[in-house]
Amino acid sequence: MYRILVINPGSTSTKLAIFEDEKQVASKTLRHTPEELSQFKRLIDQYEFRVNAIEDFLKTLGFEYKDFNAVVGRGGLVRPIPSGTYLVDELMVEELKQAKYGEHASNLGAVIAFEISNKYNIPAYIVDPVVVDEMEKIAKISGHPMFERKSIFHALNQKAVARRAAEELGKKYEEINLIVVHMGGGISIGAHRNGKVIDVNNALDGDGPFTPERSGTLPLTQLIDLCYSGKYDYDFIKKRIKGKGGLVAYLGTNDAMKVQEMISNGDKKAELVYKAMAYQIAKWVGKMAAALKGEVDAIVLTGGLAYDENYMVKWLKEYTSFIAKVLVYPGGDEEKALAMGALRVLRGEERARSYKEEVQMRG
Ligand SMILES: Nc1ncnc2c1ncn2[C@@H]1O[C@H](COP(=O)(O)OP(=O)(O)O)[C@@H](O)[C@H]1O
Ligand SMILES: CCCC(=O)OP(=O)(O)O
Repeated sequence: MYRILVINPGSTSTKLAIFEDEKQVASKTLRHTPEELSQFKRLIDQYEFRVNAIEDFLKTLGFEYKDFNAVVGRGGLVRPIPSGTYLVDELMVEELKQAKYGEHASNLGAVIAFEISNKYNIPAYIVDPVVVDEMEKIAKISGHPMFERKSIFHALNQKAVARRAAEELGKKYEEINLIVVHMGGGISIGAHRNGKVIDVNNALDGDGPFTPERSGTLPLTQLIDLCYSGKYDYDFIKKRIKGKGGLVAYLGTNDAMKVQEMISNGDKKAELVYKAMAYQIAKWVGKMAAALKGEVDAIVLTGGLAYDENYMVKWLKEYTSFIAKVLVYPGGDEEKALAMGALRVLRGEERARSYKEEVQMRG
């Protein structure tokens, strides 16, 4: 039996799980408020805060790090790489610590896993990091050659639930077309054509709908004027786009459950803003339907917001079910996908990819 520790840091949560082979024997989701996280200037400053959460979780269950055969973390903003399980190495950790390719909570997955791996001599992996890139060339064209659209999204969960949907439809993932909508702290809408994500919004970079804590696409000239107004510095503006945008900016919370409560209590502004989020998500589903030339087997709703049947799921069905049937997988399969990626390697069913080799090969 292989025992695996799963570490999944998200922008609004830390999700932890323990697997014994295929079986999840324990799990915990810690939710983080914007106030709690705003004490940390840089993402890497959250290291101890997130490690303490892991150690409390293990202590409560009577486990120690040495009881595990592997540790697997959610993979963050490394260089664009193909889908798969990667052994965490020094190059990857150095790049993540320096935030060379950007800052996101998922960067901490590999950094924490590597530290545990070194101390306790167990392998550390990441699976399908947020930079998995299968985008078609045409989708990368932005509108000006100085800019390129990038594939940064919830690759791990998008791939995992897409396979689950294929199974439910009685087909292979490689045979069907899906639009997967992951709705967490960030939101990504991916067009999956025959097993590849050929187009997706950049969930981190002002590209897409607004989210619980991000602005999504903003009116460009207004943004430029604000940047040059002399009133705000770089960090302030960046924070309006990621961290203090979206629901946080309009309603003061990143917690959709609180927003639902506000709506039930008759708060009309909360209803308008939350519905506008659904409206923007639905319009992105429409874009991806066009990318798939209307050949869509199903739309899949997933992530934390997909638990909200009363508002979000209901509204999205109203706006998009003319395109294809809508399947709903609340939360998602991230922890399981991470554990299974590590398990396949531990069992020798798959070889872990080397990040260093991948980087050398791609130049
Ligand atoms: N049961 C639920 N009902 C409605 N919204 C939920 C529920 N659980 C989580 N959410 C919302 O989902 C969002 C977080 O999604 P999640 O995928 O867990 O986040 P992260 O991106 O941090 O991994 C938050 O706005 C949270 O309030
Ligand atoms: C980096 C894209 C993935 C993302 O936005 O994840 P969260 O929803 O956990 O912030």
